[in-house]
Amino acid sequence: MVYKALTIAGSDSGGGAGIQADLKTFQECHVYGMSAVTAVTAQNTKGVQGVFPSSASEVLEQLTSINEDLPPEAVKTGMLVNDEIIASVADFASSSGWEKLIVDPVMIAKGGASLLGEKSIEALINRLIPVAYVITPNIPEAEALTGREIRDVGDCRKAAEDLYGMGAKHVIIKGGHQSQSQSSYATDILYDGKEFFEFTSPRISTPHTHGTGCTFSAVITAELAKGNPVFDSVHTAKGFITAAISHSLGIGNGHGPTNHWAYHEGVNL
Ligand SMILES: Nc1ncnc2c1ncn2[C@@H]1O[C@H](COP(=O)(O)OP(=O)(O)O)[C@@H](O)[C@H]1O
Ligand SMILES: Cc1ncc(COP(=O)(O)OP(=O)(O)O)c(N)n1
Repeated sequence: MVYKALTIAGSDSGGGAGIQADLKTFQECHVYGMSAVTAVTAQNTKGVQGVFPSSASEVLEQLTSINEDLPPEAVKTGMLVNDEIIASVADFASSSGWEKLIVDPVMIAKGGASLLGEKSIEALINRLIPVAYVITPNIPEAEALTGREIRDVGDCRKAAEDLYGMGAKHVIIKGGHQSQSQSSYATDILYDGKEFFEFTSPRISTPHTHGTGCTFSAVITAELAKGNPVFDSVHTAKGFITAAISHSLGIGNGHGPTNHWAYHEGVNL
């Protein structure tokens, strides 16, 4: 059986995040990758130099072409740019009956560039989160979506309950933005409406974390496409991203990409 996964996201010309990170990750996880491009960005390890959005109808045409011939087992969203694209993707997901929709609510790149209009946070809450099987915000994204300040793991749990209440069936709050002074660990929280689970790794001191969130959620998408349970998929994603950060490639003059080969090629940690 060939499992297929679709990413609906922006293109990162530098290859570290967005569509490029997702497709490299799907490949590493032995899942056939497909893409619908929501925006082209001119981007490298130093930052985002330009954003050129697709129209909502261009995104819809890509989704229609893919779905009628190559229906995916799992779908992830990344940079969705604006309300129109969010609404189109949410409507398409509902009408197609996509069960495994993984929403990575990308808002701001690590360099500070905006990848989603501020007004579009409401559209994420009202349109996309209610149809999400899994949502994977980082801490600033969870704060923006819930209006809650997150200082520690206890606050993460409360935000996860809020996001579950908005309709997401599973909530993962990623801990990459906890400051080194708060913790020497990077702890991600999973909440399924009943129980909390924590996934912890040592916090790696490196500037090369560009695309960590995209890569992490792409592993979860690929593992779910293969039929694995959510807990196991998050466990694999945590191992994958920890290896990818530990063995980052050291390319570019800014925040470099992670190493998508490290986990499956068995680089010693
Ligand atoms: N410095 C780090 N050391 C170890 N793990 C990290 C580090 N930074 C991020 N991670 C992990 O990478 C994944 C993505 O998290 P995060 O960086 O918060 O996402 P985003 O890229 O969306 O901001 C999470 O599993 C997080 O725990
Ligand atoms: C095109 C595009 N999509 C998403 C991001 C953000 O990716 P993320 O994994 O959150 O990594 P950082 O940008 O935070 O390093 C992006 N930069 N570009």
